[in-house]
Amino acid sequence: MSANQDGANLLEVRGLTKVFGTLTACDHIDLDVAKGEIHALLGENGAGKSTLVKMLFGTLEPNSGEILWNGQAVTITDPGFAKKLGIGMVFQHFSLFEALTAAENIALSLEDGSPISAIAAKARALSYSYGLPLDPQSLVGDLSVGERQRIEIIRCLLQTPQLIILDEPTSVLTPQEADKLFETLERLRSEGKSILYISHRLEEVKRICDRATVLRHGKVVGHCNPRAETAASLARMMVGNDVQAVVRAPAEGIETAQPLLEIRALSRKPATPFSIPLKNINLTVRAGEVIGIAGVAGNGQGEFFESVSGEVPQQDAASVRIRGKDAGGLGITGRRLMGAAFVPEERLGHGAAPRMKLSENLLLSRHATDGKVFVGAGGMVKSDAIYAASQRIIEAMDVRKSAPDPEAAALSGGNLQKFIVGRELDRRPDVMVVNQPTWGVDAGAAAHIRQTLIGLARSGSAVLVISQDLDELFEISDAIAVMHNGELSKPLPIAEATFEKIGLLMGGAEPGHAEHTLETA
Ligand SMILES: Nc1ncnc2c1ncn2[C@@H]1O[C@H](COP(=O)(O)OP(=O)(O)OP(=O)(O)O)[C@@H](O)[C@H]1O
Repeated sequence: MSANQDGANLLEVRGLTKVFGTLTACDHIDLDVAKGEIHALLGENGAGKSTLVKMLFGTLEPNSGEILWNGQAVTITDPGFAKKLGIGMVFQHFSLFEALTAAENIALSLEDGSPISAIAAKARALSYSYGLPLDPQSLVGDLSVGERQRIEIIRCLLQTPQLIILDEPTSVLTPQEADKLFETLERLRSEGKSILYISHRLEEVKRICDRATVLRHGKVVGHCNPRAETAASLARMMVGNDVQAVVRAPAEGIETAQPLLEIRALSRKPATPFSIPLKNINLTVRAGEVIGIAGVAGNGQGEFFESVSGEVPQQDAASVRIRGKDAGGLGITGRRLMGAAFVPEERLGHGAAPRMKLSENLLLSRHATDGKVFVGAGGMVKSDAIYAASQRIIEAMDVRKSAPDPEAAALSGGNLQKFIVGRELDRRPDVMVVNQPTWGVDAGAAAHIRQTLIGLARSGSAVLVISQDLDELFEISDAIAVMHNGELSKPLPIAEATFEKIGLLMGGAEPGHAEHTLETA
């Protein structure tokens, strides 16, 4: 079925503008979304994509401009009004209660007074009809990230929207879950619904989107048919110049290099009913190398990061060794003092305090390890040194911001990630452990972060990267291990690793079985 069958526009945006202080985040934006099309909204981190869709969903008030819905001017005052119009939004960060069932979570947002059994029946029927099967009685805490997203999507579809806004929906999905989502989106399009789709994954934009509007620095800089473009030409349109390819210089002499991070028989009982036990994990990361950890989300990667970083210390001190010394009993600061750096997956909360300025966040994370640089005699904080260091990081990582030293919450998602990664890289750590290094980061910045991680390793550090992005792992790793159900496979040297082998291990095949299945396939 073709998109935009009758050529009518469902949504027209004219001159929409949003100013934060001195920054014009959206600058006279014009946008048309036709009925029955999947329309991509592309742009670098901080280009203004989230700000624009927040105005369309009524969570931000525009300073000026006009929104037309089915040709009629509307003022979208709040999300309730947006939903009544027929605008639904699936957020990147889920807002579900873990201790409630899928149906209870849906009921909370519907507020239509229907009995829970009726809501559950409707949700089940809808989920099956759209090929996103969901058990409404399941407890959210027991579900994978992909299944949680299904609840968000079904919750949105139950309100029969005409326009569905998706903000980076696949960043948390496995390739198989993403395929399912694409089928659902194509089905919605064939029913005449419109989709506004934000993603930094340009290959998927090419695959499913009919048109794209490209933003740069808050302005519309172009429109295109993504299918007629290449990922590189789309990236060029977004960034304004070519994105450098990542180069992985050969890692020489690693076999004999010093082990800087050693994990020995690391096991952990589940801390909550929803967490995954870790089972006898062994891994060595040597000076000079990048080891990647692949895995379907929710297979223990979060628990592994907590244990390696010291967010949750172990009883067995020898289960984590940093630069040849036992570190298992230490917390995160103790391990940082031994020369390690950690970047958690969750940016706000764990990675940065949202209401604190970037320089304050820097002091918070580094006062213990860089006390002499940042804190003077008598405990006096050296504000100038902190400010200078935060500006150095901002410059090195090209963090785009609306004020010289803004609060973390005022940065776009990708720019905050760039700052957090940069803050740890700036210490030149001997051991760097990073969970989802480029989550929500645009193509140009992702290439920069990946190249910097390789550079850090080649300068003599040990780098461990946990990522759901297999392309990323293949681009930067010297060997890839797979986490499945709390167990870690032996790292496969990159020369021997293939997508198929890693994919089979991610699905739970025994390492030997994965080889066998491939040979006999
Ligand atoms: N509440 C706020 N206060 C001040 N500035 C803000 C606020 N929200 C966003 N900004 C600024 O507006 C600009 C646009 O941010 P926005 O979140 O819309 O970008 P984006 O294109 O969605 O980026 P990303 O791809 O990183 O999510 C950024 O420079 C950001 O720092």
